[in-house]
Amino acid sequence: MNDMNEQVIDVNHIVKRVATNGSQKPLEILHGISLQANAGEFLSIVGPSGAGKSTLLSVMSGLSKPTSGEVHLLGTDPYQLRASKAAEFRRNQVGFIFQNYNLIPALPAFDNIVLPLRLAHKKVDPQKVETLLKKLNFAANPNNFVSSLSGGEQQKVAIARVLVANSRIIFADEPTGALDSVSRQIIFGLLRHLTKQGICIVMVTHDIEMAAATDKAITLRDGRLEKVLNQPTAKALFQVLNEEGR
Ligand SMILES: Nc1ncnc2c1ncn2[C@@H]1O[C@H](COP(=O)(O)OP(=O)(O)OP(=O)(O)O)[C@@H](O)[C@H]1O
Repeated sequence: MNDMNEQVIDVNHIVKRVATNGSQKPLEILHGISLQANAGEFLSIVGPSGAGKSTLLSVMSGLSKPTSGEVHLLGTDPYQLRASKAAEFRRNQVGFIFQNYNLIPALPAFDNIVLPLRLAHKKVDPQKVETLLKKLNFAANPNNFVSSLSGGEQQKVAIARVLVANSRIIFADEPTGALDSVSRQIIFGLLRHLTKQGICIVMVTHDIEMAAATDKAITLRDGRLEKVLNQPTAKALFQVLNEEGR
């Protein structure tokens, strides 16, 4: 059992600038963001389109190096690791539910789901995968190539892959974006179940009702952290998101 008071994410003063075509000056997308999260916490990141949510998620999950500032996941700075160690760290400790992230189109859904287990030389239990896919209401054949699946089914493959991998932190970018409301509820329930086992989840979402069911909502605006709402309500979130011009 994980210690629920253990801090598993520590992000300090993150600044992210990107080079842009045609302009000498890099564009600053994140202007100094700090946040922390503990084992078992379910965080949501919300905010208007273009506020920097996906960029923040990439930086804090170890996929995109910040221009300045520090990221620690489970006490490790992923940007200090050599490439092979970084890949191993991601595979063993961190799960990603990003749209189209690293699904291999020319492999069957099943093989995609168990790939991280195979790479880590862990045991693959086909029964467990089948049960999980049933729970997820996965309608297609798991032997079908990912490239032949609908967007929603591909999203379920990405979710199943994370759910079988036993990651300690899960980063999810609009994990239910392409899904119907029944699937949304099922997936939220599965993610919530993981947090009860001590897994920390950070989810970017536009779905205010879903954000309201997380433990902590972080609102971003124009690359800045605007508010941290503990035990957020939909009403409080709407209020923050509808306040403009600051
Ligand atoms: N590599 C890049 N080069 C130039 N601009 C970028 C780059 N990445 C992001 N941006 C810009 O930075 C801003 C923040 O983007 P980001 O995708 O993080 O926002 P978001 O809050 O996730 O938006 P959405 O809700 O629409 O997905 C946007 O204006 C985007 O166009």
